[in-house]
Amino acid sequence: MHQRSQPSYTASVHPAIVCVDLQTAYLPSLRRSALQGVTCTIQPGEFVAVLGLNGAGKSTWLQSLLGLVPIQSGSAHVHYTPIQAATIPQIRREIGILFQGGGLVPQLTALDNVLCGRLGQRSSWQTLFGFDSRDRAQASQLLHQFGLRDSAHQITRRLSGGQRQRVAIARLLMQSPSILLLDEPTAGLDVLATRHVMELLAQLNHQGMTIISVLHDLAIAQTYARRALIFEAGRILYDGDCHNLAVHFKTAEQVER
Ligand SMILES: Nc1ncnc2c1ncn2[C@@H]1O[C@H](COP(=O)(O)OP(=O)(O)OP(=O)(O)O)[C@@H](O)[C@H]1O
Repeated sequence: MHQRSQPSYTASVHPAIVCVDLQTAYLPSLRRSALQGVTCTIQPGEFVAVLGLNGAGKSTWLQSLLGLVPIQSGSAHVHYTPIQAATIPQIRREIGILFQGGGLVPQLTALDNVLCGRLGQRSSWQTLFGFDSRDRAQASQLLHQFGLRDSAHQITRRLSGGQRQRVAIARLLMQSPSILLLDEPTAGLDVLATRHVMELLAQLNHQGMTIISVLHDLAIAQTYARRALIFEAGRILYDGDCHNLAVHFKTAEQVER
């Protein structure tokens, strides 16, 4: 008997993310949409660098995957689930996002910031008297694993930029996501701190985490990611391996001009 063919996103491996012709609202200031037809499939366990000039639509794309930017047309699925109002709470449990700047509470300790990652999974009465010992043990364990055991009780404001980014990543892991989206996780970090953060992401990726990170440094993208998406004016101009990124990036610059 003839079987109906399955949509492409059900092929062999179960994809983490599928976007088909994704478009956001028209912006009069841009005289176009911020996203103008983004199509791509990300498989579980991939490490993808998202590249492009300022204003190319990278952050808008990441935010659209969490329902933070309304999708006007096209579709986006996370592990088969379509991104729409009713599914957003479920999708936000699957995806951890690190916004530009990290978004930590500066006056809280590193440990308390990491514990904040649990807030979405606990009711307010459950956290009224503090987090339970299992949550605290997991947060401490993550800080230990990320080389921050001695900084657990430090006020976050007093930590270095690289330490703060590692705390922010530990906080994301408290929600047990399967996909991490990171918007410029190494912005403002020196060479050593950049390496610490990127190696931490590589380690998580080796453990099976899907990593999608906006990066501005092509050499870093080439070192850590296996695939690159180069955005230009709300579209993906290049989707492929990380060889010759400078050449592909130059093409994006020429299109921009
Ligand atoms: N809420 C908004 N209202 C109006 N314009 C917006 C809004 N959000 C984004 N834009 C515009 O959409 C375009 C894409 O922005 P986006 O922040 O996604 O770019 P980006 O590639 O992440 O840039 P950067 O590298 O500077 O972070 C920009 O021109 C931006 O000004």
